[in-house]
Amino acid sequence: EYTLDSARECLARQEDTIIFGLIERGRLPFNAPTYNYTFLTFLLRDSEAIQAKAGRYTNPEENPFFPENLPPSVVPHYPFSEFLHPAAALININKDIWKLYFHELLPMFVASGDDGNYAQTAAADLSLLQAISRRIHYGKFVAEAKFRESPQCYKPLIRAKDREALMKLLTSESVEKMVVKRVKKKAMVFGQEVTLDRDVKGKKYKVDPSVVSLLYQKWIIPLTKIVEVEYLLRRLH
Ligand SMILES: O=C(O)C(=O)C[C@]1(C(=O)O)C=C[C@@H](O)C=C1
Repeated sequence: EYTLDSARECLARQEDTIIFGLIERGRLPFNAPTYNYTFLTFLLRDSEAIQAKAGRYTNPEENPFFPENLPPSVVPHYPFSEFLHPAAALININKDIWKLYFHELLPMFVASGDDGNYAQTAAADLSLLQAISRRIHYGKFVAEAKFRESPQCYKPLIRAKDREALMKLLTSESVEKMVVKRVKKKAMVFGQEVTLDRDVKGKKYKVDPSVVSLLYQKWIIPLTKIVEVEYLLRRLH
């Protein structure tokens, strides 16, 4: 059901969600009171708890930011694909994603200021964080597809626990370059002002296309690759 091609298509599709998430969060100013630790964690933890009850985390593509004490799902069991090795469930790098998001990413694309919309700000942060997290943890599926395509190449490196060699084997620089170019182009297309006039005035994008390509180049792709390596290291257990 999953192949490397279908996994890559899914990664491309997720770019749309991330770019629109950036546009939505970028509409709002920084809104510093949102980042009072107690307020933010209460809002995000409780939002996740509600979504957990509604079954969000029974889907192996989803990884919570606050996995401790999440309530069980109350919706009917759905037989999600068992494509991944069970050890995939042990991999969750959301703590790193959280830090990166608040300390590095937000200041890069959000204007200073306060308009009082703290709940809307936190909601925009949560859905963007979830989109970024889903993309990065999708590395598990990409890694599994790669492993199934050539187990004979991966097995000896996994047995030797050779992270560096695994990283090298799973890397395709040409694909990475293409992804970075594509997200920049998408940011230009999705972020333009659409009017009924023939010529679109000015060239001001809703999210800076170079912030999007930098986000992918510096964080999203490298973290996806870390998830891939972590997954592969557990693949033979
Ligand atoms: O498409 C792949 O092969 C992936 O592993 C995904 C990805 C990415 O994060 O976009 C990561 C590593 C590769 O070097 C290329 C691209």
